[in-house]
Amino acid sequence: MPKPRDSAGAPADPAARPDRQVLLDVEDLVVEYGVDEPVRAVDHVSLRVRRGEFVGIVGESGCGKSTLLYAIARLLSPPARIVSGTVDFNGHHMVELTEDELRHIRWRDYSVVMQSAMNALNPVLSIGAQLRDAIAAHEKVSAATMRTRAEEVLRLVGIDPIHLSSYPHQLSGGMRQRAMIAMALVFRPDLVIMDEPTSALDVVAQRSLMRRVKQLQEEFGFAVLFVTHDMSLVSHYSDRLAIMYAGQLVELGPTSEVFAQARHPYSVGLLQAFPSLRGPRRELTGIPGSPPDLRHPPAGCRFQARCPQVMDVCRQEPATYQVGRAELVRCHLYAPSRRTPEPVEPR
Ligand SMILES: Nc1ncnc2c1ncn2[C@@H]1O[C@H](COP(=O)(O)OP(=O)(O)OP(=O)(O)O)[C@@H](O)[C@H]1O
Repeated sequence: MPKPRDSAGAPADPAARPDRQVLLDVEDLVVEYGVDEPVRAVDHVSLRVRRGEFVGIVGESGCGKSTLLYAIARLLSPPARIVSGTVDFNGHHMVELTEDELRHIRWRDYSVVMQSAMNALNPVLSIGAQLRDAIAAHEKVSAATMRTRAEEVLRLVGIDPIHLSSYPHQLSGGMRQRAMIAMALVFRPDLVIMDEPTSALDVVAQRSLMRRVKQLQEEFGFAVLFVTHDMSLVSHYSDRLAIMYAGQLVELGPTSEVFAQARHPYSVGLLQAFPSLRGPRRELTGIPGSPPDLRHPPAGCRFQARCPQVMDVCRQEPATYQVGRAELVRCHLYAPSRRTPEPVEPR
């Protein structure tokens, strides 16, 4: 398994961060699509992100990762709706904010980088015009100041300001994603939400973009909430890792801990399905079967039909447990009555 490392090559040390102030507090969030036989895409998810923290969210396609991000950012549109739960971002009760109130804080306090910049950028406006529009929506500044700000922010992401006059189709895929990130950083927000921002890029462009994001994050101190399918990316860049299965969080903990000792049988399977760049060669195994239909999830543990360690008790809903340094593991294997004590780690 790849060993979690930060951009400088040193092992990430998530344990150094719990003292930081909570920036985003998602509590018991439920999101559904539709009303008759609704798809419950996010099912009682609770998650905290601290200031300056990089939190990765992984899980199979359709497990609710994007829905969770978009619910937090209040970018869902019908038939999706937040059924219950709260999202506290920097003192704002996100679920209750009006569109007008959201406009004030979106881009300025938090921003969102989507999967495909080609869909998010306006194809008929130059990059400079789009940056100017974003700035003008929040601040009254002179044209000269606006130009300087736009140049600065493009330089930050490694794009020559000459491209202020370029249109999205004139840039490479990597440059377009960088331009989106530039836009997301114009106001130095506290939180940048990213939905697979590098999935359309080749591996070299992916790495170089992620390295830059991490450097900027360390320089400006914003937090990142990041969805990806790429376990190697999260192993390199995230401080904590949330693993979702069928709309629920099944494991949450420091990335180093999850990679070193995944607890939930689904997390174990997910990690075994990815090749390790540094560790010894080993056979890759997938997870047989497929996730349940979120219209009719099974009673009890949602992973029971695919779980190699399934027990009778799995027909009942598992509680969540704190195990070692993992904050949350949703699995009967870790019920105190079943658990063998973990060795105490030396401090
Ligand atoms: N507009 C919609 N109407 C009904 N169901 C939807 C809609 N959009 C998403 N869903 C369902 O919600 C669930 C979660 O979808 P979501 O896109 O959040 O998953 P994901 O984990 O981000 O997947 P991926 O990794 O493929 O992007 C899926 O079962 C999906 O089929």
